[in-house]
Amino acid sequence: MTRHLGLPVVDLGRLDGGGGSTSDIARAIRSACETAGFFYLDGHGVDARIIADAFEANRRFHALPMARKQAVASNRWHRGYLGFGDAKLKSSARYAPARQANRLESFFVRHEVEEDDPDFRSGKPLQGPNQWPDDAFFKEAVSAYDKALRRLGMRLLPVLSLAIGEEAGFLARHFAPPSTALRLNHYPPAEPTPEDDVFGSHPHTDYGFLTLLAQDAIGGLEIETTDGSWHPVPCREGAFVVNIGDIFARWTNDVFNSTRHRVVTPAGGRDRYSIAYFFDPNLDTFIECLPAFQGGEARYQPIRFVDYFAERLDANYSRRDAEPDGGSDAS
Ligand SMILES: O=C(O)CCC(=O)C(=O)O
Ligand SMILES: [Fe+2]
Repeated sequence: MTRHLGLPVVDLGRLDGGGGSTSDIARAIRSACETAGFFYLDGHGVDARIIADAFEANRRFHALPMARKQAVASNRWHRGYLGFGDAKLKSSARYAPARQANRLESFFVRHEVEEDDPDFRSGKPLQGPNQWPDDAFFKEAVSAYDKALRRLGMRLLPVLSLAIGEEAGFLARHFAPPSTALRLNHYPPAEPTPEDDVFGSHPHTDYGFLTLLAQDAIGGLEIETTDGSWHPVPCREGAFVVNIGDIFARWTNDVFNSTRHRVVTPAGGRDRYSIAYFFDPNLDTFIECLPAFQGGEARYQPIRFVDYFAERLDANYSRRDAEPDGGSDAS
């Protein structure tokens, strides 16, 4: 029997005349990141209507006939539809490869890159156009969600800067602009007699900086504690589940935990929907162990975010057509 951990709750609303100071909130975030690596975010200011519409768009898209979804199949900039079986964890430095593909389908929207952008013209990885299904409501709802979550990510930067012991403006220079990925996930119900090693999403850590997750009430997300046991992260009404990814952990010399998590396939014949928003640094930024965390020595070499990211995508994921894909934890 898994036990619900009772993750810390951080209330950003306390900053808006709610009697909290930025440094109180930074302390709470630091403590959460040094332990669970996950917390619930309340008082985030994202309108409930925007979240509900994005879930409606998620359901509507995944209910389309497969041919219409395949018409916007993930392009080489990792934007678009990733079908069942397209995201199989191939290998990982830290964990055994998965034997079965993840039982989910997703739609990815990343930061907008116009076709006249010099990055696009020069063929830089991940810098290309989004694709949209032929549905005006979908584009409007998903764009509104993307914009709101990007704003929230930017709003968190001063408090996260304080949480890593830097001045409030420190992180902003690494996010000018950020790279982002919005992933609409659909997990179909479990088979009556599932095979071994089948998950909605296999145990993984997220690649990037910060993940902000909205989930429905079905449940299935679980996180691993240091003793190797798994614990559910139930839906908390109105809150985002926030976790830090590998690049944030790397910045802190692994003082902050990028915690392994997974999604078990939904029981009871029900479908599960979630929306993950991966909020990551600018592709050109250098990630190098922060002085405050160097202690003995830095565990990782400095790396340009785009190089790190492209390497993670290429090393860890395969698609049926052998092109690297957006992967379960790709952000
Ligand atoms: O759907 C979820 O609850 C989690 C998804 C996830 O871990 C991911 O997309 O990286
Ligand atoms: Fe994840």
